Amino acid sequence: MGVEVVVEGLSKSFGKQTIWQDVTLNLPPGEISVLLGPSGTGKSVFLKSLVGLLRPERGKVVINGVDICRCSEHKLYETRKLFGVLFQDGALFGSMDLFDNIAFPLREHTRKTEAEVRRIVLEKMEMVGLIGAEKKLPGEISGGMRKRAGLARALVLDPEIILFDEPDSGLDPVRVAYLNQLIVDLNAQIDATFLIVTHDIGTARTVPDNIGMLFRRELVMFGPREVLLTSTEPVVEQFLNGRRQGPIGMSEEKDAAQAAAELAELRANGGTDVLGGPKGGGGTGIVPQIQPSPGLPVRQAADRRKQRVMGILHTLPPVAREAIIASLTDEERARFGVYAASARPPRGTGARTQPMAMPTSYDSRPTPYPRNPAQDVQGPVAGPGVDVARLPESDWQRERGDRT
Ligand SMILES: Nc1ncnc2c1ncn2[C@@H]1O[C@H](COP(=O)(O)OP(=O)(O)OP(=O)(O)O)[C@@H](O)[C@H]1O
Repeated sequence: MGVEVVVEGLSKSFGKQTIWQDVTLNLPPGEISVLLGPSGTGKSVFLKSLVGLLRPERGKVVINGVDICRCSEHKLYETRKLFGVLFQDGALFGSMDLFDNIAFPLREHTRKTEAEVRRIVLEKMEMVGLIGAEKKLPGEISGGMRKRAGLARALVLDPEIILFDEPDSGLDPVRVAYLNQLIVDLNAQIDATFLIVTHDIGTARTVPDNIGMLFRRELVMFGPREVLLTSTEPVVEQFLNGRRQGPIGMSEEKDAAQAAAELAELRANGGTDVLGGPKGGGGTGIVPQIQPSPGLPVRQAADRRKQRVMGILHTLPPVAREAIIASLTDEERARFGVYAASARPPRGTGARTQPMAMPTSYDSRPTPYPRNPAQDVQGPVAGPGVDVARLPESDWQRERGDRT
């Protein structure tokens, strides 16, 4: 199983330029997480900080008990071996064929025999559908094949954490769909922890278990996918819908009054923007998550995630809670003792007679942006191994009778 990555209070600057500050999140072991954010908000800097290529000034990145921001070079070197990284362009050596490119980390970092190297390289090439292309040079193949070759190379040292920097960049929508299926299939096969940086909303809506977003030098939110996909936070809605109207401007951010006026006009027009052009098919709301291809094992992370998310359900906004409960089978609802607002416990299942109390109505006003951090719901069940969704929009308070 992949390892957990714990990020606490992380801040990174270059000279006087603060890239982001006080970023706190957990990448749960084996789960797939996506990090969104407008261009220039420091997503690549974040990936480089996780793998120890950049050292943030404040905060921690803890992996297997090692804080890689403060550890010795030797510990950092050892911890880096847990990572596989798929860089945007695949980062292949142009003069080497695909076999040698993929074999490179094995020859550099292990003492494996050439026979072992060959076995491993061919196994990984098969996993990404590149068998037969061993002798091709990177310049002779398509962008999609280069990505898959980069992925095979990221896999050869059997990483426990894989970072993907815009895996969809430069690919057509069909190739993105194939790559997304490949990512889910790999996760089912190796159960490593995945973090994907992407601008592709279709990817963000269908691939991950968790989604986070960077904006204005902070992490706007991070948590189960249902939270961000149902969020009414203006910056999140604008991003998911690929709209011009909202806090995100041409270069980075807009004047708050202008953003508010645009949003008011948008709402007055029924909330649609005919000129919107979301990359990868945008929109809010929850769509089904991509499942592993037939014949592959079920994702072990999916079951672990279910347990984890049910443990923090009471900290989530009502819309996200409803969506999570609606995604459960009757059996799972009985097991967890929860029912959607409209559902009743199935008769004769022996289900608990005291279902989790669900508020029947709530105030769905979006929080003005920038948000007031005091409004965040910090999960009352926070603790080791328990993720906490940061929820800018929730006015919801736990009610008497809610289970913890
Ligand atoms: N080594 C560096 N030295 C100085 N500034 C840097 C360095 N690396 C990144 N930056 C700055 O950090 C900011 C964030 O860059 P980054 O590439 O992480 O953004 P991003 O969110 O990944 O953008 P995009 O979505 O366009 O790829 C940019 O202003 C960039 O110029």
